[in-house]
Amino acid sequence: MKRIGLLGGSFNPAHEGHRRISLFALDALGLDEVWWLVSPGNPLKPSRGMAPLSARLASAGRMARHAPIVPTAIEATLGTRFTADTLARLVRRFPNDRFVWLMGADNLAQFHQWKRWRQIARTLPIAVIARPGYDAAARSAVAMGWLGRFGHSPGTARRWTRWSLPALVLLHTYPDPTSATARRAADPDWHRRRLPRAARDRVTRRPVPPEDTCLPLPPPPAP
Ligand SMILES: Nc1ncnc2c1ncn2[C@@H]1O[C@H](COP(=O)(O)OP(=O)(O)OP(=O)(O)O)[C@@H](O)[C@H]1O
Ligand SMILES: O=C(O)c1ccc[n+]([C@@H]2O[C@H](COP(=O)([O-])O)[C@@H](O)[C@H]2O)c1
Repeated sequence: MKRIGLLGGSFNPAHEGHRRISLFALDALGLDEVWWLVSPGNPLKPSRGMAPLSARLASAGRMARHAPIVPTAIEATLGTRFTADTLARLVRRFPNDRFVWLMGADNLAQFHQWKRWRQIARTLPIAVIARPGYDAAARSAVAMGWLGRFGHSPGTARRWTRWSLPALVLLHTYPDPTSATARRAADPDWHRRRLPRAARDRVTRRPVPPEDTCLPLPPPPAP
């Protein structure tokens, strides 16, 4: 059984904040791996300004180097966009592994707008990681009116596989102010820049998603 953290995101582009919170979650939750689910398109975000999936996945690949972080385009492979649908498929495909959903405090603030968000919380534990500027909004989030009842203390976070669902833990680490919005403001053409040759070959000569950066999906278990 593997203990796997799932960090869904636009990764437009991937940045040090993603890496840092993933490394922190690996330790705080005792994970074997963190999978980055690079979204084909966040249902709540406009597609305008969104770099192609191949460029975002390539940026994730670079940012995840030499760490137990697996960048994936699993939602493009599965044909899902809503997290509830993705998770239902993932837990069926990987019955021997255990998953925990990771997200920054900004996502918790709007979690009640996600499709079947209570169902998500009934599918796997949720670990929210503090983010500068969003922690008050996260604590007073609409979703917390319900989810807050199922809170666990950070000191018990490594025992998440034994929690009954729903389960929520709010984790604090050294605050990281990095954001993709700031990255795009500083470098709007980041996805048009020439990549080092090896990375360019990986992302441009293959259909999206590039097979070698996309987590292979095993066949579904026999009924
Ligand atoms: N610096 C950070 N601290 C804590 N969580 C973060 C940080 N950066 C990103 N995250 C979390 O990582 C996940 C994916 O984030 P995303 O790819 O949207 O990056 P972003 O920096 O929030 O992007 P944007 O600025 O375009 O909204 C989300 O759950 C988000 O809350
Ligand atoms: O399922 C939904 O309704 C839903 C609505 C908004 C965001 N999400 C997911 O939230 C994750 C974070 O998205 P983002 O763009 O804030 O990085 C990503 O996996 C999205 O697919 C999911």
